[in-house]
Amino acid sequence: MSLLITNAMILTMTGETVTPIHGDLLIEGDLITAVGEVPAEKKAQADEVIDAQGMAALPGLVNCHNHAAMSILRGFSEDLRLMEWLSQKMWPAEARMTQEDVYLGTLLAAAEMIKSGTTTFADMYVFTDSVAQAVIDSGMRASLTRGMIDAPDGQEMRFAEARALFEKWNGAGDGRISVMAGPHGPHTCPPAFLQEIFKLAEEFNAPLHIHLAETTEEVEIIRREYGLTPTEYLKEVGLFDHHVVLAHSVHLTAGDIEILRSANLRGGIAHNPVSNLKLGCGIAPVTSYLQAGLTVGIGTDGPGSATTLDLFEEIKAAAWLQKVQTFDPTALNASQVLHMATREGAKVLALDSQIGTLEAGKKADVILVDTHAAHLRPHHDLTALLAYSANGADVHTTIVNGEVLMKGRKLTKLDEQALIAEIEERAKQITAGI
Ligand SMILES: N[C@@H](CCSC[C@H]1O[C@@H](n2cnc3c(=O)[nH]cnc32)[C@H](O)[C@@H]1O)C(=O)O
Ligand SMILES: [Zn+2]
Repeated sequence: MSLLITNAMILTMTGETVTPIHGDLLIEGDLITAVGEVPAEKKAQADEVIDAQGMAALPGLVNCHNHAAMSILRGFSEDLRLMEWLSQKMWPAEARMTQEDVYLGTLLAAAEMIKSGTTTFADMYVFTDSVAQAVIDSGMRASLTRGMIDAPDGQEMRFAEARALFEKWNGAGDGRISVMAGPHGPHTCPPAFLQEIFKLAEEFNAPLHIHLAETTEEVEIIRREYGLTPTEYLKEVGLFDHHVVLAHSVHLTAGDIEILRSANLRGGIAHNPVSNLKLGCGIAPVTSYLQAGLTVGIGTDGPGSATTLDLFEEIKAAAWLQKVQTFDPTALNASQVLHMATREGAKVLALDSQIGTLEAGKKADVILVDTHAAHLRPHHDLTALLAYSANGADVHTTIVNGEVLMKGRKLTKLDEQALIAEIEERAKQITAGI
């Protein structure tokens, strides 16, 4: 199967800055095989053609941190502190969730992500067979973890599920699924427990994905327990010898940043600006991370804390936060923030050899953003329009691994309305009385 996209304004996201080019893009099978100029005979042979006149073609957006199935809990509990929100609301509700709920919740999130231009997401959750099955059925690409906390109800089940995720699903869906080890966070994972998880990661030669320094409460808990910052604690136990995704990283000191810099950190930070804003967590010093040479991608966090999975909202929030934090409107410019949502995110997830840019040889994860609407005119600066004026609903077409998952805003694989009807029913039962 070959798919030709013609007349697009193409943002390859390959350079230092973004320079849109006008031209065509060819997809053959699951790969991009030509960008800009497509040979005439290949054009003539294309099985399917999409006329992208007035549309921008970008690499599919990469969501570096999610708990997708929590879409079933969206809006259930609002305006609480993180620790209270988790322990009194989310965890009791999650205890009632079944495999089927996690499957449906992840599919609902997938529908939302596909419709807003996200093609890859990194997830941390439970019932990971169901998460993986939803990834397969949705057509998306994902980096999955079984979230691990050291709870009194024992660790065997958790390790068994994490191991099964690696054995059953790593590389599944024609390589669309990759698996990481997922220690939940410094305050939920004591040293011996973390070291067991490192062994699992080493056994499968896999990266890790963890929450880090999300709140001042977490920093205080780790200081009381170990006399260290969360970053110092994770260094002591040896986390930074691995490729690691550090979600949040809001409260890092200059010393913490130096730890990550001098560790030549593989992986990087998953910045979740909207979740941090909404939960009142603080502003992650992204500008300092970039100055230290760290790689920073963008995530949403779960739909419980972020409220939507629209990465275009996160792109804006990320830029605004750095500008206001540094009192400098030149901080985190449009080109930088779009790179964070694409190429840099792919690096954070160790997927940059496959995705993150539009280049021949990369997997065909491509989105078309329709720029005909009033809020995306005139075209003085397409990069700035996409970063600062566009939103998820402007995405016209979403392609993953060469397969069209949405065209003209219609999902091709998922029945959005049927899904919504099922979810409404279950959501009421899960949350009743909590
Ligand atoms: N609770 C699971 C393990 C963790 S999975 C991932 C967890 O992250 C939780 N979570 C969601 N949003 C956040 C956040 O913003 N910070 C920290 N944890 C979160 C979510 O409630 C979920 O329980 C167990 O019993 O084994
Ligand atoms: Zn999270």
